[in-house]
Amino acid sequence: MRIHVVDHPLVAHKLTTLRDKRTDSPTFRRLADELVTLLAYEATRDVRTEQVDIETPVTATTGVRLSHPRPMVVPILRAGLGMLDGMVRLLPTAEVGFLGMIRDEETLQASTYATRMPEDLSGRQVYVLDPMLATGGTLVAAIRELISRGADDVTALCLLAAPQGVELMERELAGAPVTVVTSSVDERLNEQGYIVPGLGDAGDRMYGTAG
Ligand SMILES: O=P(O)(O)OC[C@H]1O[C@H](OP(=O)(O)OP(=O)(O)O)[C@H](O)[C@@H]1O
Ligand SMILES: O=c1cc[nH]c(=O)[nH]1
Ligand SMILES: [Mg+2]
Repeated sequence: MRIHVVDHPLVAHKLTTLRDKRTDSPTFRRLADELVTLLAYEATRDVRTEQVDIETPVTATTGVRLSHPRPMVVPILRAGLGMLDGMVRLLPTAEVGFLGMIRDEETLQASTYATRMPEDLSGRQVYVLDPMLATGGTLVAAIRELISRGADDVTALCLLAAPQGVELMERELAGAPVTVVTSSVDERLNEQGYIVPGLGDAGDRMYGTAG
């Protein structure tokens, strides 16, 4: 597994406002959307392309276009849904699948309550969207599911990560074709499994709910 922490002043600026508890839900959603587009620029650095011949108004030349099969984007509901628009803005032809997952607040164990994506992901590049990589239980289970369906290149975009989550991914997905792109690896998890300093509950802050 590879991890790439995007070091850019615009990323740091937007992340700081996301972390601020005074930031309201509409602003949180807009900033998350903008931040994802910046992360997506780095995350798609290895997106597969093929050569194509075209004619400009001046001459014939060659360029590139995205290869087939098209990349797949999979937001993890609920909070990952707030990252979808920012991602498909850069990859408008991507196919979109969905995984609904929830972490038990007591045991911190992740479970899946909805799956809607192709059975066969053979040869597909997949971009998983989840704002928070905390214990790592959610993302490890999600990526195992994608790999079991044949995905051969998985990139997870996370707004924030905790060292424990990164370690779990490295242990459980050792040798797997997986990359994590994030704007920060924070200090630690607290006793409730929240990232510190973090930004709180991403789903609640995005959708203005509690739980
Ligand atoms: O790394 P982990 O310890 O597994 O935690 C991370 C998960 O927790 C949050 O989801 P949550 O269960 O709160 O669901 P929600 O998106 O519906 O709020 C977050 O969006 C991740 O999916
Ligand atoms: O800090 C955290 C950890 C898990 N899920 C969240 O939404 N926030
Ligand atoms: Mg939540």
